[in-house]
Amino acid sequence: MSHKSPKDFFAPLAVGAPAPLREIPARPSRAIHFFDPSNPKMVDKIPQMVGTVDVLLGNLEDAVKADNKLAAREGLVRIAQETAGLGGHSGPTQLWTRINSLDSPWVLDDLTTLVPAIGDKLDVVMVPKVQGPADIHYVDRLLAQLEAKAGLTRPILIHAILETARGMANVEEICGASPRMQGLSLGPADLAADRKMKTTRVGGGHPGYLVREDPVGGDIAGERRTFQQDLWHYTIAKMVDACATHGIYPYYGPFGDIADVVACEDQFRNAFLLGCVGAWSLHPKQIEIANRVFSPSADDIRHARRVVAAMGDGTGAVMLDGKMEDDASLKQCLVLVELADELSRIDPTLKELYDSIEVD
Ligand SMILES: CC(C)(COP(=O)(O)OP(=O)(O)OC[C@H]1O[C@@H](n2cnc3c(N)ncnc32)[C@H](O)[C@@H]1OP(=O)(O)O)[C@@H](O)C(=O)NCCC(=O)NCCSC(=O)C[C@H](O)C(=O)O
Ligand SMILES: [Mg+2]
Repeated sequence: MSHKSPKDFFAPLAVGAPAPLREIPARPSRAIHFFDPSNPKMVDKIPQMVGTVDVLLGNLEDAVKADNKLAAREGLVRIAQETAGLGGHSGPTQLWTRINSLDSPWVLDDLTTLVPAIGDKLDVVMVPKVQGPADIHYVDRLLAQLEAKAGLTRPILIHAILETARGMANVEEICGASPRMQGLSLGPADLAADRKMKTTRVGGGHPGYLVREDPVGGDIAGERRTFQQDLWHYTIAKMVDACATHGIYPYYGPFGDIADVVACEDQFRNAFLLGCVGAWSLHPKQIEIANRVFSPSADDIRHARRVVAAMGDGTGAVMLDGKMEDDASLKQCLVLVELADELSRIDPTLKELYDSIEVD
């Protein structure tokens, strides 16, 4: 049973806080690029990345050394204040942060520092290791209090990382815990540890997770092909369903084998095909992969537009290239066409590509 009536859901949680959004804006976020705001070499590259990546995320949690937590937080404030075109709910590149986990000694200072200083720039706060709706309720109320105090006019959204077994069990409630909920990411490394999976990687597959073809002629010692399976299929599909149910956005998380750009692309594409809208980028070279994979190809859009044209008023069934198309395949095509429209609004190269497509 919800602790609120539906009517209360869209009332601000603190006097003077901005009204919650009724719909989460569909802003392209193909790559959420992580950087450590305490790392001078990474910080140097941030201004030139604006406009080339949909989201820049100042990471304060794991991968930032304990001794650098304060420097990271202060570095993020500086970057947000000094970088043109970054954040502010309308710039070409969104500004997100990943705060420290809710049981850490740093998280309260993360939020009480960032919201007054750069709350007008911060689009989304990513919350790690979310266990259930109570974690979201806590951040929701605290953000409302801080937004009211800072006089913000637009609510900061919340993104939860699914990286505990309990978080997975509560995924539906997490998605519906607040109108601030923007989306979910898979956190495969922490989730694997929490589930006691026997892997040692940050995302991606494993050669031991396979199926083997049946013996030919009953000869179990004979040559038998094996097929590597996707360790994350169930988890991503469950996340996608929960997000779609609640009108928020699912993302694949990190792919830690930076050198293996081929497997990274495969993992991102699986997530794209299953319904995710983006993935994390840990290294500059992963941005291009995510931008490409999470943008529909020209062939996809050509086909989708042909189906839209052939379906006329959208009802009934038609044959196109020997295949049956109907209301349901039309709806799939519209997902792609709408995504192409959204991307065209922020990416001139894609706009040119999609505008150049001729439909016979
Ligand atoms: C992975 C890295 C440690 C690799 O760094 P490095 O060895 O320095 O790589 P390169 O020498 O190839 O770097 C070339 C130059 O690019 C700069 N660089 C590297 N990464 C970034 C970046 N993310 N943003 C901006 N610039 C970057 C280097 O400084 C080099 O600069 P220069 O020397 O001037 O040419 C490193 O990429 C890294 O730390 N990445 C981020 C890692 C991270 O954020 N991890 C946390 C997210 S994953 C996670 O938390 C798990 C998840 O929660 C789960 O549970 O699954
Ligand atoms: Mg993690």
